[in-house]
Amino acid sequence: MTHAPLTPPAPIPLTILTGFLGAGKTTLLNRMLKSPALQDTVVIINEFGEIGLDHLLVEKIDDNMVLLSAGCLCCTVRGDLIATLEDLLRKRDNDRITPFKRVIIETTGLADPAPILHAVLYHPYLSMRYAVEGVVTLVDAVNGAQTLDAHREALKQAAVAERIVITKADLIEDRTKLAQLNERLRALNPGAAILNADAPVEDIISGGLFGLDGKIADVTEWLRTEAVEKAEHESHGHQHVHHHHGHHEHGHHHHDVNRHDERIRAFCLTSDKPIRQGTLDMFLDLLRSSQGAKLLRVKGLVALAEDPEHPVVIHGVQHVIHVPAVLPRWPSDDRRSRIVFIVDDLERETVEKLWNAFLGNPAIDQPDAAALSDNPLSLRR
Ligand SMILES: Nc1nc2c(ncn2[C@@H]2O[C@H](COP(=O)(O)OP(=O)(O)OP(=O)(O)O)[C@@H](O)[C@H]2O)c(=O)[nH]1
Repeated sequence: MTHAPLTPPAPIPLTILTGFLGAGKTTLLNRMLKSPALQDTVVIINEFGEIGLDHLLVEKIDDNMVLLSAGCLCCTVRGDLIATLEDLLRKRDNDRITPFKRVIIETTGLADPAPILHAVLYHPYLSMRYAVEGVVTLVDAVNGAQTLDAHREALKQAAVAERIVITKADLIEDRTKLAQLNERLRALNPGAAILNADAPVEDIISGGLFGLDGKIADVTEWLRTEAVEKAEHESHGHQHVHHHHGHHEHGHHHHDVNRHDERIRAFCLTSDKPIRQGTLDMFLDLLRSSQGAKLLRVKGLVALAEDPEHPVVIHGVQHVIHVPAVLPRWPSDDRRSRIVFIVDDLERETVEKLWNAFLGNPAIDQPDAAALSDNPLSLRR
Protein backbone atom coordinates (compact mmCIF):
# COMPACT_ATOMS: atom_id res chain seq x y z
CA MET A 1 0.00 0.00 0.00
CA THR A 2 1.41 3.36 -0.93
CA HIS A 3 0.67 6.62 0.76
CA ALA A 4 0.69 9.90 -1.03
CA PRO A 5 3.33 12.05 0.63
CA LEU A 6 1.76 14.42 3.11
CA THR A 7 2.72 17.89 2.09
CA PRO A 8 2.01 20.44 4.75
CA PRO A 9 -0.52 23.03 3.62
CA ALA A 10 0.94 26.35 2.52
CA PRO A 11 0.93 28.80 5.40
CA ILE A 12 -1.84 31.37 5.32
CA PRO A 13 -0.69 34.98 5.16
CA LEU A 14 -1.54 36.92 8.29
CA THR A 15 -1.22 40.68 8.49
CA ILE A 16 -1.12 42.66 11.70
CA LEU A 17 -2.66 46.07 11.17
CA THR A 18 -1.70 48.45 13.89
CA GLY A 19 -1.28 52.17 14.58
CA PHE A 20 -2.08 54.42 17.51
CA LEU A 21 -5.63 55.44 18.44
CA GLY A 22 -7.45 57.09 15.58
CA ALA A 23 -4.60 56.70 13.08
CA GLY A 24 -7.06 55.46 10.46
CA LYS A 25 -6.98 51.65 10.75
CA THR A 26 -10.70 51.08 10.22
CA THR A 27 -10.76 53.57 7.34
CA LEU A 28 -7.91 51.78 5.59
CA LEU A 29 -9.40 48.38 6.32
CA ASN A 30 -12.70 49.43 4.75
CA ARG A 31 -10.87 50.49 1.60
CA MET A 32 -8.75 47.36 1.46
CA LEU A 33 -11.64 44.96 1.97
CA LYS A 34 -13.29 46.28 -1.18
CA SER A 35 -10.28 45.24 -3.23
CA PRO A 36 -10.32 41.92 -5.13
CA ALA A 37 -6.83 41.35 -3.70
CA LEU A 38 -8.44 40.82 -0.32
CA GLN A 39 -11.23 38.48 -1.28
CA ASP A 40 -11.76 35.73 1.29
CA THR A 41 -10.01 37.55 4.06
CA VAL A 42 -10.90 36.98 7.68
CA VAL A 43 -10.68 40.08 9.83
CA ILE A 44 -10.09 39.87 13.55
CA ILE A 45 -10.93 43.08 15.32
CA ASN A 46 -9.93 43.86 18.86
CA GLU A 47 -11.33 46.89 20.58
CA PHE A 48 -10.36 48.53 23.79
CA GLY A 49 -13.10 49.17 26.29
CA GLU A 50 -16.37 47.49 26.99
CA ILE A 51 -18.48 49.29 24.46
CA GLY A 52 -16.75 49.08 21.14
CA LEU A 53 -18.12 50.69 18.02
CA ASP A 54 -15.61 49.52 15.41
CA HIS A 55 -17.55 46.41 14.50
CA LEU A 56 -20.47 48.68 13.66
CA LEU A 57 -18.26 50.91 11.55
CA VAL A 58 -16.47 48.29 9.48
CA GLU A 59 -18.57 48.18 6.36
CA LYS A 60 -18.18 44.56 5.41
CA ILE A 61 -19.74 42.63 8.22
CA ASP A 62 -20.22 38.96 7.59
CA ASP A 63 -19.08 35.57 8.81
CA ASN A 64 -15.54 36.49 8.04
CA MET A 65 -15.28 38.97 10.83
CA VAL A 66 -14.35 37.92 14.32
CA LEU A 67 -14.65 40.29 17.19
CA LEU A 68 -12.36 39.71 20.09
CA SER A 69 -13.84 40.60 23.41
CA ALA A 70 -12.99 43.87 25.02
CA GLY A 71 -9.59 44.31 26.50
CA CYS A 72 -6.20 45.00 25.14
CA LEU A 73 -5.03 42.39 22.67
CA CYS A 74 -1.48 42.46 23.85
CA CYS A 75 -2.36 41.59 27.40
CA THR A 76 -5.71 40.27 28.54
CA VAL A 77 -6.95 39.00 25.21
CA ARG A 78 -3.77 37.31 24.00
CA GLY A 79 -5.11 33.86 24.87
CA ASP A 80 -8.33 34.63 23.02
CA LEU A 81 -6.35 35.56 19.94
CA ILE A 82 -4.51 32.25 19.94
CA ALA A 83 -7.77 30.36 20.48
CA THR A 84 -9.43 32.31 17.66
CA LEU A 85 -6.60 31.62 15.23
CA GLU A 86 -6.69 27.91 16.11
CA ASP A 87 -10.44 27.78 15.81
CA LEU A 88 -10.34 29.38 12.36
CA LEU A 89 -7.90 26.69 11.17
CA ARG A 90 -10.08 23.94 12.57
CA LYS A 91 -13.17 25.26 10.82
CA ARG A 92 -11.26 25.74 7.58
CA ASP A 93 -9.75 22.24 7.71
CA ASN A 94 -13.19 20.73 8.34
CA ASP A 95 -14.81 22.73 5.55
CA ARG A 96 -17.02 24.55 7.97
CA ILE A 97 -16.06 27.95 6.56
CA THR A 98 -14.92 29.20 3.17
CA PRO A 99 -11.23 28.49 2.85
CA PHE A 100 -10.03 31.98 3.66
CA LYS A 101 -6.86 33.15 1.98
CA ARG A 102 -5.66 35.69 4.50
CA VAL A 103 -6.19 36.91 8.03
CA ILE A 104 -5.92 40.53 9.08
CA ILE A 105 -5.75 41.39 12.77
CA GLU A 106 -6.71 44.96 13.55
CA THR A 107 -5.24 45.66 16.95
CA THR A 108 -6.38 48.33 19.35
CA GLY A 109 -4.50 51.57 19.01
CA LEU A 110 -2.97 50.96 22.42
CA ALA A 111 -1.59 47.54 21.70
CA ASP A 112 2.04 46.73 22.16
CA PRO A 113 2.81 44.69 19.03
CA ALA A 114 5.60 42.58 20.54
CA PRO A 115 3.45 40.14 22.54
CA ILE A 116 1.05 39.75 19.62
CA LEU A 117 3.88 38.97 17.23
CA HIS A 118 5.45 36.66 19.73
CA ALA A 119 2.20 34.78 20.23
CA VAL A 120 1.96 33.94 16.53
CA LEU A 121 5.62 33.65 15.52
CA TYR A 122 6.67 31.30 18.29
CA HIS A 123 3.55 29.23 18.73
CA PRO A 124 4.47 25.67 17.69
CA TYR A 125 1.36 25.09 15.59
CA LEU A 126 0.23 28.56 14.56
CA SER A 127 3.70 29.40 13.33
CA MET A 128 3.45 26.49 10.86
CA ARG A 129 0.03 27.38 9.58
CA TYR A 130 0.25 31.16 9.42
CA ALA A 131 2.95 33.29 7.83
CA VAL A 132 3.10 36.77 9.30
CA GLU A 133 3.12 38.71 6.06
CA GLY A 134 4.16 41.73 7.81
CA VAL A 135 3.12 44.28 10.33
CA VAL A 136 1.46 47.30 8.76
CA THR A 137 1.60 50.33 11.02
CA LEU A 138 -0.38 53.49 10.44
CA VAL A 139 1.02 56.80 11.57
CA ASP A 140 -1.26 59.82 11.64
CA ALA A 141 0.56 62.78 10.07
CA VAL A 142 -1.29 65.31 12.24
CA ASN A 143 -0.66 63.75 15.65
CA GLY A 144 2.19 61.40 14.75
CA ALA A 145 5.13 63.27 16.28
CA GLN A 146 3.45 64.05 19.63
CA THR A 147 2.13 60.51 19.81
CA LEU A 148 5.60 59.04 19.26
CA ASP A 149 6.90 61.33 22.01
CA ALA A 150 4.19 60.47 24.51
CA HIS A 151 3.33 56.81 23.94
CA ARG A 152 5.86 54.04 23.88
CA GLU A 153 3.36 51.69 22.24
CA ALA A 154 3.26 53.96 19.19
CA LEU A 155 7.03 53.90 18.96
CA LYS A 156 7.11 50.13 19.13
CA GLN A 157 4.35 49.84 16.54
CA ALA A 158 6.39 51.90 14.07
CA ALA A 159 9.67 50.12 14.82
CA VAL A 160 8.38 46.58 14.20
CA ALA A 161 6.57 47.33 10.93
CA GLU A 162 7.36 45.99 7.47
CA ARG A 163 5.30 48.78 6.02
CA ILE A 164 4.44 52.14 7.54
CA VAL A 165 1.46 53.97 6.12
CA ILE A 166 1.26 57.70 6.73
CA THR A 167 -2.36 58.75 6.99
CA LYS A 168 -3.96 62.21 7.00
CA ALA A 169 -1.16 63.79 4.99
CA ASP A 170 -4.00 65.57 3.18
CA LEU A 171 -4.62 67.56 6.38
CA ILE A 172 -1.04 68.87 6.58
CA GLU A 173 -0.14 72.07 4.84
CA ASP A 174 3.37 72.34 6.21
CA ARG A 175 5.42 69.98 4.04
CA THR A 176 8.46 70.24 6.31
CA LYS A 177 6.42 68.74 9.14
CA LEU A 178 5.72 65.75 6.91
CA ALA A 179 9.35 65.46 5.89
CA GLN A 180 10.42 65.53 9.55
CA LEU A 181 7.97 62.80 10.44
CA ASN A 182 9.26 60.75 7.54
CA GLU A 183 12.82 61.20 8.69
CA ARG A 184 11.97 60.21 12.22
CA LEU A 185 10.20 57.07 11.05
CA ARG A 186 13.12 56.22 8.80
CA ALA A 187 15.49 56.38 11.79
CA LEU A 188 13.12 54.32 13.90
CA ASN A 189 12.72 51.69 11.24
CA PRO A 190 15.32 51.88 8.45
CA GLY A 191 14.04 48.81 6.59
CA ALA A 192 10.34 49.61 6.34
CA ALA A 193 8.60 50.77 3.21
CA ILE A 194 6.93 54.11 3.94
CA LEU A 195 3.71 54.52 2.01
CA ASN A 196 0.91 57.02 1.74
CA ALA A 197 -2.64 56.19 2.77
CA ASP A 198 -3.74 56.19 -0.86
CA ALA A 199 -1.12 53.61 -1.94
CA PRO A 200 -2.42 50.61 -3.91
CA VAL A 201 -3.89 47.93 -1.65
CA GLU A 202 -1.43 45.33 -3.01
CA ASP A 203 1.52 47.46 -1.89
CA ILE A 204 0.11 47.84 1.59
CA ILE A 205 -0.87 44.23 2.10
CA SER A 206 2.02 42.38 0.51
CA GLY A 207 5.70 43.03 0.47
CA GLY A 208 7.45 40.46 2.55
CA LEU A 209 7.19 38.42 5.68
CA PHE A 210 7.92 39.72 9.13
CA GLY A 211 11.66 39.72 9.73
CA LEU A 212 14.25 41.44 11.82
CA ASP A 213 16.44 42.61 8.94
CA GLY A 214 16.61 46.35 8.64
CA LYS A 215 15.08 46.89 12.07
CA ILE A 216 16.66 48.53 15.05
CA ALA A 217 18.16 46.22 17.68
CA ASP A 218 15.39 47.03 20.15
CA VAL A 219 12.94 44.97 18.11
CA THR A 220 14.94 41.79 18.66
CA GLU A 221 15.19 42.71 22.32
CA TRP A 222 11.41 43.25 22.67
CA LEU A 223 10.66 39.86 21.15
CA ARG A 224 13.32 38.20 23.29
CA THR A 225 11.86 39.79 26.40
CA GLU A 226 8.48 38.37 25.45
CA ALA A 227 9.99 34.88 25.28
CA VAL A 228 11.51 35.25 28.74
CA GLU A 229 8.29 36.58 30.18
CA LYS A 230 6.21 33.86 28.63
CA ALA A 231 8.47 31.24 30.23
CA GLU A 232 8.28 33.03 33.56
CA HIS A 233 4.53 33.25 33.26
CA GLU A 234 4.22 29.52 32.66
CA SER A 235 6.52 28.60 35.50
CA HIS A 236 4.43 30.76 37.81
CA GLY A 237 1.40 28.55 37.37
CA HIS A 238 -0.57 31.06 35.33
CA GLN A 239 -0.77 33.69 37.93
CA HIS A 240 -1.67 36.98 36.37
CA VAL A 241 1.83 38.26 36.13
CA HIS A 242 2.67 39.73 32.78
CA HIS A 243 5.55 42.06 33.10
CA HIS A 244 5.55 43.14 29.51
CA HIS A 245 3.13 45.94 29.79
CA GLY A 246 2.88 49.38 31.16
CA HIS A 247 0.16 48.16 33.52
CA HIS A 248 2.65 46.11 35.41
CA GLU A 249 5.49 48.51 35.27
CA HIS A 250 3.16 50.56 37.40
CA GLY A 251 2.27 47.64 39.60
CA HIS A 252 -1.23 47.08 38.26
CA HIS A 253 -2.27 43.47 38.04
CA HIS A 254 -5.99 43.85 37.49
CA HIS A 255 -7.75 42.96 34.29
CA ASP A 256 -10.26 45.76 33.97
CA VAL A 257 -11.13 45.85 30.27
CA ASN A 258 -11.75 49.56 30.44
CA ARG A 259 -8.31 50.42 31.67
CA HIS A 260 -4.98 50.29 29.96
CA ASP A 261 -2.87 51.53 32.80
CA GLU A 262 -3.61 53.85 35.65
CA ARG A 263 -3.84 56.85 33.33
CA ILE A 264 -5.55 55.56 30.21
CA ARG A 265 -9.14 54.41 30.47
CA ALA A 266 -12.27 54.10 28.37
CA PHE A 267 -15.85 55.00 29.15
CA CYS A 268 -19.02 55.58 27.24
CA LEU A 269 -21.70 58.24 27.58
CA THR A 270 -25.15 57.70 26.17
CA SER A 271 -28.34 59.59 25.55
CA ASP A 272 -31.80 58.26 24.80
CA LYS A 273 -32.96 61.60 23.45
CA PRO A 274 -31.73 62.80 20.06
CA ILE A 275 -29.26 65.70 20.33
CA ARG A 276 -29.41 68.97 18.45
CA GLN A 277 -26.59 69.48 15.97
CA GLY A 278 -25.60 72.80 17.53
CA THR A 279 -25.49 71.27 21.00
CA LEU A 280 -23.27 68.42 19.84
CA ASP A 281 -20.91 70.81 18.03
CA MET A 282 -20.59 73.04 21.08
CA PHE A 283 -20.02 70.10 23.41
CA LEU A 284 -17.28 68.65 21.21
CA ASP A 285 -15.67 72.00 20.64
CA LEU A 286 -15.55 72.91 24.29
CA LEU A 287 -14.21 69.51 25.20
CA ARG A 288 -11.55 69.69 22.52
CA SER A 289 -10.40 73.15 23.46
CA SER A 290 -10.36 72.45 27.19
CA GLN A 291 -8.99 68.87 27.23
CA GLY A 292 -7.30 68.44 23.81
CA ALA A 293 -4.34 66.12 24.24
CA LYS A 294 -6.06 64.12 26.97
CA LEU A 295 -8.74 62.99 24.55
CA LEU A 296 -6.80 60.20 22.95
CA ARG A 297 -9.92 59.06 21.14
CA VAL A 298 -13.55 60.10 20.90
CA LYS A 299 -15.76 57.90 18.77
CA GLY A 300 -19.49 58.02 18.62
CA LEU A 301 -22.76 57.28 16.93
CA VAL A 302 -25.20 60.10 17.51
CA ALA A 303 -28.92 60.55 16.76
CA LEU A 304 -29.38 64.17 15.74
CA ALA A 305 -32.70 65.81 16.57
CA GLU A 306 -32.74 67.23 13.04
CA ASP A 307 -32.47 63.78 11.39
CA PRO A 308 -32.64 60.91 13.88
CA GLU A 309 -32.97 58.22 11.17
CA HIS A 310 -29.47 58.86 9.88
CA PRO A 311 -26.91 58.56 12.66
CA VAL A 312 -23.75 60.61 12.45
CA VAL A 313 -20.40 59.07 13.20
CA ILE A 314 -18.10 61.39 15.07
CA HIS A 315 -14.35 60.95 15.36
CA GLY A 316 -12.00 62.89 17.55
CA VAL A 317 -8.29 62.22 17.85
CA GLN A 318 -6.50 64.42 20.38
CA HIS A 319 -6.92 68.03 19.18
CA VAL A 320 -8.58 67.03 15.94
CA ILE A 321 -12.32 66.56 15.48
CA HIS A 322 -12.80 65.01 12.07
CA VAL A 323 -15.59 65.85 9.66
CA PRO A 324 -18.49 63.62 10.75
CA ALA A 325 -19.88 60.97 8.44
CA VAL A 326 -23.61 60.29 8.10
CA LEU A 327 -24.74 56.67 7.91
CA PRO A 328 -27.62 55.65 5.64
CA ARG A 329 -29.20 53.74 8.53
CA TRP A 330 -28.59 52.59 12.10
CA PRO A 331 -26.17 49.65 12.09
CA SER A 332 -28.10 47.82 14.83
CA ASP A 333 -31.37 48.06 16.78
CA ASP A 334 -29.72 50.16 19.43
CA ARG A 335 -30.57 53.73 18.49
CA ARG A 336 -29.18 55.49 21.50
CA SER A 337 -26.49 58.07 20.98
CA ARG A 338 -23.24 56.61 22.25
CA ILE A 339 -19.89 58.28 22.55
CA VAL A 340 -16.85 56.31 23.60
CA PHE A 341 -13.97 58.22 25.15
CA ILE A 342 -10.46 56.91 25.59
CA VAL A 343 -8.73 59.42 27.79
CA ASP A 344 -5.34 59.95 29.33
CA ASP A 345 -5.40 61.28 32.86
CA LEU A 346 -8.92 62.68 32.68
CA GLU A 347 -11.80 61.86 34.99
CA ARG A 348 -15.04 60.51 33.59
CA GLU A 349 -16.95 62.92 35.86
CA THR A 350 -15.37 65.94 34.15
CA VAL A 351 -16.63 64.86 30.75
CA GLU A 352 -19.94 63.60 32.07
CA LYS A 353 -20.75 66.87 33.82
CA LEU A 354 -20.20 68.76 30.60
CA TRP A 355 -22.30 66.23 28.67
CA ASN A 356 -25.15 66.51 31.14
CA ALA A 357 -24.95 70.29 31.15
CA PHE A 358 -25.20 70.44 27.36
CA LEU A 359 -27.94 67.85 27.20
CA GLY A 360 -29.90 69.58 29.91
CA ASN A 361 -29.80 66.55 32.20
CA PRO A 362 -30.11 67.51 35.84
CA ALA A 363 -27.12 66.71 38.00
CA ILE A 364 -27.69 63.51 39.87
CA ASP A 365 -27.96 64.35 43.52
CA GLN A 366 -27.97 61.81 46.26
CA PRO A 367 -31.54 60.66 46.77
CA ASP A 368 -33.02 62.05 49.97
CA ALA A 369 -33.57 58.70 51.61
CA ALA A 370 -29.99 57.67 51.08
CA ALA A 371 -28.82 61.05 52.31
CA LEU A 372 -30.77 60.59 55.48
CA SER A 373 -29.60 57.07 56.18
CA ASP A 374 -26.01 58.06 55.41
CA ASN A 375 -26.17 60.91 57.84
CA PRO A 376 -25.14 59.81 61.30
CA LEU A 377 -27.28 62.57 62.80
CA SER A 378 -30.33 61.42 60.92
CA LEU A 379 -33.44 60.61 62.93
CA ARG A 380 -34.00 57.50 60.80
CA ARG A 381 -30.88 55.70 61.90
N1 LIG B 1 -8.43 63.54 6.23
C1 LIG B 1 -8.19 62.26 6.52
N2 LIG B 1 -8.89 61.66 7.48
C2 LIG B 1 -8.62 60.36 7.76
C3 LIG B 1 -7.62 59.62 7.08
N3 LIG B 1 -7.60 58.37 7.61
C4 LIG B 1 -8.53 58.35 8.57
N4 LIG B 1 -9.14 59.53 8.69
C5 LIG B 1 -10.20 59.92 9.65
O1 LIG B 1 -9.69 59.71 10.97
C6 LIG B 1 -10.74 59.31 11.83
C7 LIG B 1 -10.36 58.05 12.58
O2 LIG B 1 -10.22 57.02 11.63
P1 LIG B 1 -10.41 55.47 11.99
O3 LIG B 1 -10.21 54.71 10.73
O4 LIG B 1 -11.65 55.25 12.74
O5 LIG B 1 -9.17 55.26 12.97
P2 LIG B 1 -8.76 53.95 13.79
O6 LIG B 1 -7.29 53.86 13.74
O7 LIG B 1 -9.52 52.77 13.28
O8 LIG B 1 -9.28 54.33 15.23
P3 LIG B 1 -9.24 53.40 16.56
O9 LIG B 1 -9.74 52.05 16.15
O10 LIG B 1 -10.15 54.09 17.51
O11 LIG B 1 -7.84 53.39 17.04
C8 LIG B 1 -11.98 59.18 10.97
O12 LIG B 1 -12.76 60.36 11.07
C9 LIG B 1 -11.42 59.04 9.56
O13 LIG B 1 -12.31 59.53 8.57
C10 LIG B 1 -6.87 60.30 6.04
O14 LIG B 1 -5.95 59.75 5.41
N5 LIG B 1 -7.21 61.62 5.82
